Amino acid sequence: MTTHAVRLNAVTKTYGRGTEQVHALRGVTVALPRGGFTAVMGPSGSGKSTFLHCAAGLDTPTSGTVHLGDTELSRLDETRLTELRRAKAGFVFQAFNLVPALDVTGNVTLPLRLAGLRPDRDWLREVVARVGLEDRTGHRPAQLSGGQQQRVALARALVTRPEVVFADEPTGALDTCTAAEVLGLLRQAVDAMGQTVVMVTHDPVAAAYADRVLFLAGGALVDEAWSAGADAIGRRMADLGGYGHRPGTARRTAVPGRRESAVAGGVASGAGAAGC
Ligand SMILES: Nc1ncnc2c1ncn2[C@@H]1O[C@H](COP(=O)(O)OP(=O)(O)OP(=O)(O)O)[C@@H](O)[C@H]1O
Repeated sequence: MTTHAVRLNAVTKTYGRGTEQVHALRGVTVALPRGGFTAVMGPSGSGKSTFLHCAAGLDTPTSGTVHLGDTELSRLDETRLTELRRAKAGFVFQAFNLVPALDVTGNVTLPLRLAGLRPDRDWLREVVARVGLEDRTGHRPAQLSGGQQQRVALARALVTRPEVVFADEPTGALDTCTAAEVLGLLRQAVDAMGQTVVMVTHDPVAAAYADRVLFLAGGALVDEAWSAGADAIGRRMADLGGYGHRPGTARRTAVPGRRESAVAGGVASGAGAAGC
């Protein structure tokens, strides 16, 4: 069995034709080990979402190959691809994407029911407790705060024990402290549960929660950083033309010493350490 959760080999993605043609990805090769937390950064239009969508089997590369675990995605027809995504990928989006008519339990167990599987009650209880929602299971999304809704989305992503959780700007709609809580939970999913997480973000502070940051520019993978702090990530982004960087002011999301929040493990501990 491969030790990589995701592998992209020479992946290109071209949209449109002729003068309208856009090269969203230009020969991206990268392997993401199991149990790692990877952030994907780059200026607007650099190909971050396209990268995430191709890696997750939501979009098909123009050329090159993508493996999710041991399975090469281009070999699958649409039905098998949908089944594979349900089994092997969890998703967390900026806009939460919960079903308004379902309560917390209904939303969290939805991927299992769509796959025709019965929820394992102990695992469901554990996942809901890990995101701190054990006393909210009967609430509907409209009765929850944004941060709580994103925690439901995270539990929904984790409940199938996926190969990878793909997160696209998961803190983009959250305030600083709530964002820190959600990032602490993603970190905890990696450290305590061995989950693999791939997260697209514009925020250097959010990216600093990851073990590894991939930098895209013009559809190409141009750099990477390991265990980097927010200021170093912000400076690299500024070099790539992402945005201007003033040291210490790029912080939008509160960052508790990220290792402490991860090992302390609770929602409250992460927020507390950040002074939220
Ligand atoms: N469906 C599509 N049709 C045509 N062009 C597209 C499509 N999707 C993306 N693109 C183009 O591909 C390039 C990469 O887009 P992508 O959304 O991956 O970038 P991004 O880095 O996620 O951007 P942002 O940070 O602004 O969300 C952009 O030039 C975009 O306009």
